[in-house]
Amino acid sequence: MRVLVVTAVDAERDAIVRGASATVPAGTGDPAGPVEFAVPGFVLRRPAPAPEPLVIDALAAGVGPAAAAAGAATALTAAALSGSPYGLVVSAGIGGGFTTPGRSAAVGSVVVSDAIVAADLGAETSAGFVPVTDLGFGTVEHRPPAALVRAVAEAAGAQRGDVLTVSTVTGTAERAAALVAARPSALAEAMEGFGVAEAAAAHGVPALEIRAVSNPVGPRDRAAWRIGDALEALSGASAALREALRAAPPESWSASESWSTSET
Ligand SMILES: O=C(O)c1cccc(C(=O)CC[C@H]2O[C@@H](n3cnc4c(=O)[nH]cnc43)[C@H](O)[C@@H]2O)c1
Repeated sequence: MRVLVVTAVDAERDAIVRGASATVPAGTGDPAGPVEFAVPGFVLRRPAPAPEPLVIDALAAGVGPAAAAAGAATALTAAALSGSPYGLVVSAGIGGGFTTPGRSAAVGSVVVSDAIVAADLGAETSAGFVPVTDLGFGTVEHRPPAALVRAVAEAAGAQRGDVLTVSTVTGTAERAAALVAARPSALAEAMEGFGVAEAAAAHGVPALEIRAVSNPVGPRDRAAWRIGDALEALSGASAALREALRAAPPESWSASESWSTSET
């Protein structure tokens, strides 16, 4: 299977490549290390190509849902036209972790998406926020295959929960509370997952999101960021993704739990 991992920035892509390279069976990887190849507008990096059916390509597409969608769609289209389509797309990077009454995503921990949710795609009305689906448009949620989510979360020692995509980083306790009130199963927040998932859905390919928590979601506090710790955790999650995909290939993502999009 071919897997496309889309990150926002180079440091996240490099963490993905490091982790995936670490699990290539000894002596089978290309000693020259990762290879790069171009698609229009973007460059993909393939960790230590090895003679196994699992190929992972990593792409740093930029910050935000639009850049993420553009990068993912370009890579997906190029692969499809070349006759070697991707079978899974993963949005991966650092993110904010929610603290909810039930549980929280601590800095340095990893969250795997039960759902990839567009949290602010809609209209503000006098009665509050209305999602685009209530206005009769599109979708605000994509659901990865449940068996895949379980396998990756278990391999990565990660929590499962909903990952919200926002266009504006949350900066107050009030906004964080409002997001959790609207989506109690939210565990992490980032800016790219829904864009990647929309591109994947357009190609009929399942999508997954993996976030390594760099900061708590809430009042803005740059001093509280732990980007190095989060990138380290992201690299570990990348190794776990490769192991999980070896142990749980697409055939094991049972039909009853197949990926879907849903309108809420
Ligand atoms: O300036 C700030 O206060 C601030 C706080 C958190 C994140 C940022 C960013 O500009 C990072 C955007 C980048 O990183 C991901 N990310 C990391 N933490 C969060 C978060 O708490 N909420 C949303 N996105 C986050 C995001 O996916 C982007 O790629 C600035």
